[in-house]
Amino acid sequence: MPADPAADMAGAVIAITGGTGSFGATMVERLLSRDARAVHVLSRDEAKQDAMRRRFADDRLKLFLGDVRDPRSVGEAVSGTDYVFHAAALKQVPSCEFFPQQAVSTNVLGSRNVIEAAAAAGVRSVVCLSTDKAVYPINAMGMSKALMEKTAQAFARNNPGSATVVSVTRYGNVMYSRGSVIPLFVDQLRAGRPLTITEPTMTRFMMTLTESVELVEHAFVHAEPGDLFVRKASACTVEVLARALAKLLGYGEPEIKVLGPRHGEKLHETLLSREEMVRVSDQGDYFRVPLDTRSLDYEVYFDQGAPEAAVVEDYSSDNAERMDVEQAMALLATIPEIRSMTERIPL
Ligand SMILES: O=c1ccn([C@@H]2O[C@H](COP(=O)(O)OP(=O)(O)O[C@H]3O[C@H](CO)[C@H](O)[C@H](O)[C@H]3O)[C@@H](O)[C@H]2O)c(=O)[nH]1
Repeated sequence: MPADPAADMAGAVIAITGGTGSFGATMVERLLSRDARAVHVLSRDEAKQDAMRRRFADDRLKLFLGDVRDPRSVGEAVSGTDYVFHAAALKQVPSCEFFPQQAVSTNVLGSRNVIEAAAAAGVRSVVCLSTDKAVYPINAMGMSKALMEKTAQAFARNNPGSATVVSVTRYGNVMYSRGSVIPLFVDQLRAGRPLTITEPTMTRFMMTLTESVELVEHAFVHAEPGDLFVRKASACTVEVLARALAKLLGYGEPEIKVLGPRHGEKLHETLLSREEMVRVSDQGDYFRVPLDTRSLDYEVYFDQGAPEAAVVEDYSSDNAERMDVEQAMALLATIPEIRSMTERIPL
């Protein structure tokens, strides 16, 4: 695989499923600026596609209306591409909780469609985007993403001769993503309302959109079949996040209203389980977990086990590097939407 994503994107044709979302739009911009030959975007929303067409006004951007649930539309979008970034997903925890079968259709079966279509089209590399909620999952969104990961890994295990490298990346919370807590807090501050906090001690890994795009590029450059990558990230409590944001935007000490956790929410998230941490390799800003290539040989499985797993800890938002208010302010200040809100933010 190439050592430099920019070099390899030049002249390449790339498909992005779910390509009209925040990740997709950021990735499209990067790919076009790196002289991609074409970028195929597969998504369901024609209005967002139209907005994207106007925004980029670039003939190299090809928009495919369709759904990962529909193998034919996936086949058309990945045909003739070199790389696929699979970002299409149902990712809201509450909606998946109430409609779990919809999460299975998109996140599990849709992912299988993407991987199979990519392999059939001779695509060189498919990177599937997952989430920390897939580790020890307690909600339907996380469970369906865990099965997506298994689907990707099973493809790599069962097709050792395939020309298509399938890998997985896992994110923490992407800051300022649509529908997430930071834009909600901003709205509440502006409206003079109290900040609604579910549980003050709840922690989350915090990543910027740029970091999440870089993680996918890292996977694309370094992946062996079935690899899983995470980016090392800092975590903080929601109370710290709320206080940091209020201070940064000049609101001082905010009024806080505690709501209690929502359906399917964990107190802390885990980016890598202790079973994965046993096998992890440290790649600087990233961790790589190689595919577990053991076969269905129960005797070996039983005899060998993984005794080290008992002494290694999960990589969780509870035991990761924890930001205080000042550190959270510094990270928040790197987000373009927040920077544009006040000139008083230090760069
Ligand atoms: O009014 C609110 C809403 C949320 N929170 C808290 O803020 C944190 C972040 O909440 P978000 O809704 O922003 O994010 P989630 O952790 O629920 O999940 C998000 O991050 C995931 C990755 O872990 C997925 O990307 C998912 O799609 C996305 O919604 C949580 O501890 C949540 O309890 C509050 O305190 N008050």
